[in-house]
Amino acid sequence: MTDSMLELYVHDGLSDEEIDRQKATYGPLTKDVRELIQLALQTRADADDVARAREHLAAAREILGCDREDGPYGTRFNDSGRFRNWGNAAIGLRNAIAPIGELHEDADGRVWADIHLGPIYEGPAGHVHGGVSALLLDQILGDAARLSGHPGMTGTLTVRYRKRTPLGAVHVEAKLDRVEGRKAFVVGHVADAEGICVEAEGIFIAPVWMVEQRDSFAETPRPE
Ligand SMILES: CCCCCCCCCCCC(=O)SCCNC(=O)CCNC(=O)[C@H](O)C(C)(C)COP(=O)(O)OP(=O)(O)OC[C@H]1O[C@@H](n2cnc3c(N)ncnc32)[C@H](O)[C@@H]1OP(=O)(O)O
Repeated sequence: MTDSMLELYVHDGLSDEEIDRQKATYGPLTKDVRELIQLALQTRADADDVARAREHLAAAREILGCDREDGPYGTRFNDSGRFRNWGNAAIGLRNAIAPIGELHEDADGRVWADIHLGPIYEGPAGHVHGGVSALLLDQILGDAARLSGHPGMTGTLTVRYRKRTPLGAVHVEAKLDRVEGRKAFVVGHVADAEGICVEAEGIFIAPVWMVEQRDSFAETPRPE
């Protein structure tokens, strides 16, 4: 597994200009697809209109599919240190289901994001699916570990759902608590306007192969 993961950390040598060009090309596509996902849930169009829309979607799939990659996106980086995990399920720029947009880091090491969770993230009626909250926390806590210089894989994520999380605007944040050997302990929460809804503690463990390359992992800026 170690080797297969490292194989997906690829130096692809793209210029910064090419990365910017790809962001400008594929970012808006992801946004369109995200809106489509919500429309598939919410449209009241009748059967004829749905059939007509599906013909357009089939045409789009044909255009987009004629030149494509296979398999996961992995993590790609270039000489200037920009790295992209654009397939990441929580934050990937090219992943239409990824709920996290911009990630922020404060001088004190707090990592946070303000997110809008629309109806496609529903679990209990009108409220955020518990697994989606865990997804957000896994990502933000992992980023807090990494950005504090202690990157690791999630060993344990303990999640406590204190009250229901309404769909809509949520705030997610995390901070490194302490480090013991290869283990980084991180705490964080999901909050709505009224306060904390979900709190979590994560233990992020640096596998031996990651420790050996720690400098390159820890020095990477936040993904884009
Ligand atoms: C470019 C930037 C990229 C950044 C890097 C990527 C960050 C990704 C962040 C995204 C978050 C994810 O979704 S990650 C995906 C979900 N997670 C995974 O798939 C992880 C799968 N599990 C594993 O790969 C492994 O079990 C590890 C790496 C977690 C641990 O394996 P290991 O390294 O062999 O651990 P081992 O030697 O046995 O134990 C080391 C110490 O940790 C403790 N320990 C072992 N397992 C656990 C555990 N699950 N929970 C708590 N503690 C544990 C042991 O007691 C020991 O403590 P002591 O005796 O030393 O006290």
